[in-house]
Amino acid sequence: MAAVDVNAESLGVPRKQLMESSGNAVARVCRDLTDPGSSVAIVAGRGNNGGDALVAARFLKEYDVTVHLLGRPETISTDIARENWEALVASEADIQTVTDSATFELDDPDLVVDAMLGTGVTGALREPEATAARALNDSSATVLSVDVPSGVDADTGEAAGVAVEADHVVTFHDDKPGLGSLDCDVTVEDIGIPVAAEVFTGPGDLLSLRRDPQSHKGDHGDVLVVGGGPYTGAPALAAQAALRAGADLARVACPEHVAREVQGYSENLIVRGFSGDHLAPDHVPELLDFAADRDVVVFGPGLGDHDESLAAVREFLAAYDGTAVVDADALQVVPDVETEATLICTPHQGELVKMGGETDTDWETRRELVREFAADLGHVLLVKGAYDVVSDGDEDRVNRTGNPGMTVGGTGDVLAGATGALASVLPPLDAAAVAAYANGRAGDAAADEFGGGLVATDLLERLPAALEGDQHE
Ligand SMILES: NC(=O)C1=CN([C@@H]2O[C@H](COP(=O)(O)OP(=O)(O)OC[C@H]3O[C@@H](n4cnc5c(N)ncnc54)[C@H](O)[C@@H]3O)[C@@H](O)[C@H]2O)[C@H](O)CC1
Ligand SMILES: [K+]
Repeated sequence: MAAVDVNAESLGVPRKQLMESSGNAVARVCRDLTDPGSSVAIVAGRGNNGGDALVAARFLKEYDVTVHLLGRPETISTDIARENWEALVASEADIQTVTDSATFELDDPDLVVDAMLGTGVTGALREPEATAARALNDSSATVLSVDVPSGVDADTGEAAGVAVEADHVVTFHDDKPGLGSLDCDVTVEDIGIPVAAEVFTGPGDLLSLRRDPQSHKGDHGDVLVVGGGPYTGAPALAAQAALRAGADLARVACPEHVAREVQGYSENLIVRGFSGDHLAPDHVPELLDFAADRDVVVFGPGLGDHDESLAAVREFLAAYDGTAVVDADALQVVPDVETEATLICTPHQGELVKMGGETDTDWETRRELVREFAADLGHVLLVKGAYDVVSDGDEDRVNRTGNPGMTVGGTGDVLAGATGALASVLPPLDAAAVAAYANGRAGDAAADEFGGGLVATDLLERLPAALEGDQHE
């Protein structure tokens, strides 16, 4: 929900506007539950859950409304809730602030709106909320809870201590999993979050990447890129992209002549060369050994399509049960390989067709086709295009960052490497979606500077900023 909120904001629908819709929805449900002229007590906490009810108070003109704010107004925790509080104060609404639980009293209302705490909270209710919850439960009024009964965990439906026993709950946008187990009526109200905030990747998707300050080296990924042969730049780009996308270590396994080149491109990479000028089945046992201690393997950058190389990829995947990103020529082995591995395949549309998938010029049709093909394959697909489509066969996301300048060679290698790094810290679908989003953002930043003359290494430098949420919020 937090991610969807940030995405909605980036689409031009800020949280305050959603709060206005939520408050309006709360007022609508109040009207369904009581006749005009009835007395309504609004019990508001100091977060956005309270803010929703403060908006509702403004809508309920034909009722006798009293607002009880739990806590001091100075401690209202969000700007948008405070602005709605100040609007009530300025309008001389009937308000009471409850700084001491002993002073909390309901004047026998017909309806109580419980907006103490919503989804922002875990743990047992503190004071004065706990006392207020008991008073609500003891009153004969109908109790309408906003979003979730205060004190109840919206995900589990469980309470860590005293909780409001609601007669009705009005929740927003989507049902909350915990509400199903409660003995009350639940209304789900649309608050105008654009569908696009869920379909398209946006800055909200980056929230999943917030790092734990206590983390250690290796926690953010040890990525192995297997590739090189006819091409030497591709594996180096992928491995450097893994580092720029946050991996702690990036290694490259490639033919000896490529290894020298790769090491020359960057001293940040750990490079292991193997005999011969291309990957072959003989190398597989050593590769499996090398891959065993890594978080993710990225297969394909610069590999070429030598029969022996493709046979080696097939043998490797048949014996591997970790997570692998599969790109470029390595993709063609995926449809007929039996593997326990979790694969994230990153074809462009030509490669998708070569794998047996279908494509379409319309992105919405493509979204369906990609989802069906991912389900058939049993792997995650990230199909590159003006609109990238990511699916695990069940859920899907669409990414529209990026620009035509990115058709230059090497940007796909950057994406594959970034996906590898992110797959060591996120579930596969999220890793692919965030990688596509950030790679496109990096490409857009590069295009701002270099226009159609951008090159793949420009993306590397811009990946870290593209993965920072704050610049877009
Ligand atoms: N898109 C959306 O999600 C929308 C949600 N809306 C509403 O916002 C709330 C969630 O608001 P948030 O500010 O994140 O949190 P809460 O209001 O639930 O709580 C914060 C509040 O509670 C205090 N607190 C924390 N723990 C405790 C405790 N154990 N006991 C007492 N008090 C506690 C904390 O200090 C803060 O003051 C969601 O439920 C919706 O109702 C929207 O407005 C629309 C969009
Ligand atoms: K509530």
